[in-house]
Amino acid sequence: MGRGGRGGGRGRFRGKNKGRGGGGGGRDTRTESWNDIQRKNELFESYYRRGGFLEEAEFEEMWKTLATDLPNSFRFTGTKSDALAVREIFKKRYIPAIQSMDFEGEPVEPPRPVAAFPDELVWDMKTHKKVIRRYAPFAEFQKFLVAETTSGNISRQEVVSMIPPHFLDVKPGMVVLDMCAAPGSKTAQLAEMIHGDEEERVARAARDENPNVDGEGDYSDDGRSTGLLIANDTDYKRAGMLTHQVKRLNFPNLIVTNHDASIFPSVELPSQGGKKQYLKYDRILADVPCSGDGTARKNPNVWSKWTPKDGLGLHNLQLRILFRGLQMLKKGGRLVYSTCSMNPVENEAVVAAAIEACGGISKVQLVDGSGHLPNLKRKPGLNKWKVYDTSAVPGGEKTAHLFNSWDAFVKAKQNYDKEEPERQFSSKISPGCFPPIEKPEEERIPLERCVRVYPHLQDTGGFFIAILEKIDDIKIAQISASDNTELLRKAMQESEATTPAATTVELSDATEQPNGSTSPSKRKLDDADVQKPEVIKKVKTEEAPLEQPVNDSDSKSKVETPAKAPNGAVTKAPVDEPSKPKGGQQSNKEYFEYVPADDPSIAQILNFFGISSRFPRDRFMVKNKEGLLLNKVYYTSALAKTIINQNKYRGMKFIHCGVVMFVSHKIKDAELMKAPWRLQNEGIRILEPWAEQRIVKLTNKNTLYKLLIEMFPKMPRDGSHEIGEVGDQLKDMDIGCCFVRVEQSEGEDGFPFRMVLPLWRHPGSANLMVDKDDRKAMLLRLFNEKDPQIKNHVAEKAAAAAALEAKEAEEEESKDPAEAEAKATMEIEEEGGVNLEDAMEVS
Ligand SMILES: C[S@@+](CC[C@H](N)C(=O)[O-])C[C@H]1O[C@@H](n2cnc3c(N)ncnc32)[C@H](O)[C@@H]1O
Repeated sequence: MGRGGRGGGRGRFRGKNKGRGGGGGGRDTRTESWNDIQRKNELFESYYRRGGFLEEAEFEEMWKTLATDLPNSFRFTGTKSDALAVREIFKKRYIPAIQSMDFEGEPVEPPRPVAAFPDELVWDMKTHKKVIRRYAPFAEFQKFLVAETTSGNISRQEVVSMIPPHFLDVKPGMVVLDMCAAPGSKTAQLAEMIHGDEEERVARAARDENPNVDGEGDYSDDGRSTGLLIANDTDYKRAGMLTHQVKRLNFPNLIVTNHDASIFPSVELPSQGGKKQYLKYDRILADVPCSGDGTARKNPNVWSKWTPKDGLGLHNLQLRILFRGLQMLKKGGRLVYSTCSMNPVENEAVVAAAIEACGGISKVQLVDGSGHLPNLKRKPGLNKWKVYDTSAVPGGEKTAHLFNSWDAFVKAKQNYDKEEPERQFSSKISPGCFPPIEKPEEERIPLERCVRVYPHLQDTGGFFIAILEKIDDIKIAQISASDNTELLRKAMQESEATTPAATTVELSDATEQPNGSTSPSKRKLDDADVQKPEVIKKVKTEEAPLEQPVNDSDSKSKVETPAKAPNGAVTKAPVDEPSKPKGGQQSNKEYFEYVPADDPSIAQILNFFGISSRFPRDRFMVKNKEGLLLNKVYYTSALAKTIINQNKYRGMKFIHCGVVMFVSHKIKDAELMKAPWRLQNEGIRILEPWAEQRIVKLTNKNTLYKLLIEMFPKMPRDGSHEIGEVGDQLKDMDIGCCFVRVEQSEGEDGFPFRMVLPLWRHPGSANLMVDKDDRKAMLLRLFNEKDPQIKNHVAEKAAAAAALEAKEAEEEESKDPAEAEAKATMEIEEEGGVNLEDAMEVS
């Protein structure tokens, strides 16, 4: 289902599930079958048919495609080598299997790579998601998709939604802002781009080799990306979804914030020479809330609810977000503006109004994006379009109008005010909704450089993308900030004094329907150029949603933007008020406290693993007010730390930052251990290149199988074990955590990519600290094990002990259950030396 504006999604068409999934993905919660949805909406059709967007024959093709189901799509994610390896497994194992299937007597069309994207990393498939989920022959493929999505190797994302990050041209080391980021599918793409080949670079730096082989970025931080990604969303709940999504990326340079993007606070940096400094961005993505009419292939509400007011109502918010983004961009920086709407009022009109508000093309220019994704089929942006509105007399039916220009609208309004004063038009129409007034070529905004992706071009949803480059600083004084109503009043006064009324053609006759039938519709055309009658019946349309002001009264941070829109239009937007954190005014629900660089506990942990002194000690963070090492220790990049520390008391609402690096390991005799902290899957790859101790090399596939299929395989100090070379290396190792290194190797028995896994050496066993879902995903990926039964004899013993205890408790009612539980725990620990907490759950 599509992302909607109400409630903060992309546009106002929303089902119960609010806009999950980038590009409008989301769980389908409709009760009626999608096939039963009437894919018809005359207002919708008449606008796109009459608006002159496509030649007639092509429009028919586009419209036909729009009424068909959207193919499923997904992309392989992560570092390129991992993604390519998982893609190979998918190609070898599942494509031939699907090719040999049939569904309801018809052969199944297998997934195919989407030609617009490089390296066959993006795939789509016509077979409906529901069929794949429910029909047994697809079960194995479905299992693979679910397992790899959970592991983060696959992102199920709509094809068009994957385009904008490719147009942003992000390089490792850049500072990037994703202004409207939830649920985060594009954030994930951007994060991957900022990471680049970071692991390889860091490995080179750790070996004292030059990390900079491509010369593309700033790798002065020992090969690490010095870049930063701030992902923001105004809706608190959706910012939570975003956090959930991006946590899996294990990216220490990522901060999630919760602000209204149109007044996104200026992020303060430490002063230089007594002068305050603010963060400017190399790249900004403004993937703004929109009407979402490009999502009609999967969103029934587009068909049932589309009205021209959707786009008109969002234009202003979109413009304010874009304008704020351009303000925060570095000179020479690039901003991509995108929507999943085909409506020029939300697209070219916003782009043109923002460029004009910034002072024209000498300040901000549109970039020709034809070099990006050269195989993407696209259409140029529009230089001319019409603005569509419906008006109504209270209690009467709606009448559709097409306006060519602001002047035509003002004149028409003037006429109606005289003849039919009770007729109401949208209060949202502003000069910025119309094509820019014609200018000499050297001042003209080349809107044709924008990119339109229509559904029929490559069997996708509809999408709009514009790349803007900031040429020069924007002077705030250049922005007019008058009120829209005032603007309209003035225009009408001027027009009354100087010009005759606009040509108004009233069509009260029956108009021809596409199928040749007639409709008793009455339509008024207020174009300055008289047009052919529009094919439209009187349509009983729903009102635009209740409009809520979008503001951010909580933010006390310095904001450079004026309170009103750059074009002076009203500052309300038809989106729900964002959900707020419950319980108080505190900006951050979380604490972000950095641990001093000389903290003795950190030193003890790092010494235990033999971490090089070149690894930074001052970037560890905890999430409690007191700054204590209680349960989890996080790691962030240097710039993320600077930003958090400089801005956390300035009213900035930080929701997430940091990768979990260590988790405290609670066992009875923890104080006897050298480091009672576990390494975490999340952070292990950041630390591992710098480790000199507690490294175990795994070279045999059977060893990995054994460690995955069995939790706590026995490893007595003086006895035999069944975990091969790993057991041999663990024999003389102290109790505690270690790194298991698996190098990539060729051949049937090789490993498709490099892995580093945390393992805990217990007194009598060894256990990979990998949770059950990840174990299952690895068993499926590496061993094609479809339904692995993971053995956990410790948990089995614990369950048996609990059952026995329950039985005894029943028999002896007087027995204290807490005491019994403690006894059972101790028995197990004494026997296997294993903590029950590990046996049950590994985070
Ligand atoms: C089209 S969705 C973004 C999709 C996202 N970029 C992705 O790829 O997953 C638009 C988002 O804008 C958010 N939003 C709406 N109004 C906003 C505002 N004023 N400031 C920031 N975010 C806003 C919505 O909550 C919604 O999550």
